[in-house]
Amino acid sequence: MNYKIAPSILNADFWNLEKEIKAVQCGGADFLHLDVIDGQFAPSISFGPTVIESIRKHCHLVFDVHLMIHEPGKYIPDFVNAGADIITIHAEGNYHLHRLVHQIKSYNKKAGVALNPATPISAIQYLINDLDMVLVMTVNPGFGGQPFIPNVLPKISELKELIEKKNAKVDIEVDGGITPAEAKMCADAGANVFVVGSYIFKNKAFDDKKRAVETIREALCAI
Ligand SMILES: O=C(CO)[C@H](O)[C@H](O)COP(=O)(O)O
Repeated sequence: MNYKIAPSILNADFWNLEKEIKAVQCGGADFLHLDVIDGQFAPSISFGPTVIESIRKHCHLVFDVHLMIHEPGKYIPDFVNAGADIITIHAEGNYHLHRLVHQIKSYNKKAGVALNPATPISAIQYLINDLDMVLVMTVNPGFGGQPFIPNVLPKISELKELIEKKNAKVDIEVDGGITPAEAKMCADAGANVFVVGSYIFKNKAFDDKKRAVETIREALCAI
């Protein structure tokens, strides 16, 4: 299985962002996960397209932009111009999900839909063949460093079944509270993309963030 590791910079040291991102690149990260939060859709404020554009000039990773914002459709062109490769919007927003997914695809970008822990798979049942990725939230959105919610695991297996049944080509990304142990559990359930924040960026066990990424890869390689 071709597993992808997506470090989330939400809990990185922004003073040392260049060093932090270079370390995860060296550790073999595949994606850079960029959490955009507006204080309305989810209860914190992170960063926007100008920060992403600055990083884009220096980083070759796939930019995986997770929009936890009100009215994401207004800002999709800004994130496209900032250098996003994948844009994920939430299923729970008050908008036409199908329309926005196709808006993202109209820019030749990959489109993802995220599901909060309490949102069922049925929310994307009739959209699955239009998607490139489904992001299964394993914490409630808004903050890094929250504990993994194990009750979400059956949802990953259910999603995998739906993808196979509909003959769709869709990545299953998990996000929230991921350490090597949770990455393994999620991979066993069917996930193939792993967002990892605090385990990499707020972990006293690792002086070198590169090594933290490697330990996630080692856990996945042992499956
Ligand atoms: O989407 C998010 C929060 O809304 C973060 O990506 C997620 O929580 C990752 O951080 P951690 O690994 O620390 O849980």
